[in-house]
Amino acid sequence: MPWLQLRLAITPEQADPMEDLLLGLGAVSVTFMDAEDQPIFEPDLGTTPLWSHTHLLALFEADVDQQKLLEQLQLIWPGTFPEHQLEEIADQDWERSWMDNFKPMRFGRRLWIVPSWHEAPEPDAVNLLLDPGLAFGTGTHPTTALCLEWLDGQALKGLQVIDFGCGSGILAIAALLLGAERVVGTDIDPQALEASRDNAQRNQLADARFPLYLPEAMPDAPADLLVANILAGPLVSLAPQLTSLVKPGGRIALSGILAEQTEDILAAYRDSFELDPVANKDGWIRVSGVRRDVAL
Ligand SMILES: C[S@@+](CC[C@H](N)C(=O)[O-])C[C@H]1O[C@@H](n2cnc3c(N)ncnc32)[C@H](O)[C@@H]1O
Repeated sequence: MPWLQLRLAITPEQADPMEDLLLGLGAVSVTFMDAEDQPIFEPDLGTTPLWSHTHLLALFEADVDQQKLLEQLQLIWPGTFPEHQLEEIADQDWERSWMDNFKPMRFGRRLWIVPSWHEAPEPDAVNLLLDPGLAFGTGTHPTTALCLEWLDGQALKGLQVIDFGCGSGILAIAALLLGAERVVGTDIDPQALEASRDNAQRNQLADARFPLYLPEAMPDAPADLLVANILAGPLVSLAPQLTSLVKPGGRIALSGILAEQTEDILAAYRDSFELDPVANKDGWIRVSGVRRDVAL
């Protein structure tokens, strides 16, 4: 049987009310995806963080009155109705099809990201069990991949780490499983902190090894290593704070940066860090380096 699929780009805060609304109007399933590397709409890359949106897929039986459905949604939804697409699709097991697209992935030499509903392909590898929920960070986005590959190449044993913009907790948990002693995680999104906590438990990590804070409540103690996968704009404006959160001789990795924004980031960090060559993946970059003892 064919189905009618409604795709919406929503903010994380809209997820729960929108899900209730769609189920109330007869959707047979509602699923969420990261707003990953293939946005369905064309966001303004200069200003719109891709990960401030979640993709929602709602499935209706094909004989639903499309016109009426949209009218009802637009009538009930408070404010401007999110951008959307309606398309007819062939039959398949939709819940599973979404999950099947998120497969175990290896980063660097040792690290696997394993969706929590999958078997670990290499039981002896470092296996990070993950269910991103509504938070950003599955490993499929090039910026997350760049950070995971960098972490895999670091000697992390016994280190104190900060994950600034932790999302699903993927980078922090990777650092812990690769040997870091403790990671302080922070995110402006309370749902990300929740997802990070859930994923830490999924990987049997004690809360004390991964304390989580909203940015305003975060301790200002510097760490041996800091990762921040947020946008170029915040990375530039937060440069003094992020620099002060890295001990002299400590390491930093920054991503969430489009290739054309490279120079802005280098300019903001090169006085305080001895920078490595920039790494590039699919138009996104990673900047990393070691904090100088004294700024130039
Ligand atoms: C691209 S996601 C990265 C998630 C995860 N660390 C990863 O690498 O996949 C960016 C995260 O940073 C958070 N964020 C954005 N701006 C922030 C800020 N100024 N302070 C703290 N977190 C921020 C967002 O809420 C989001 O969860």
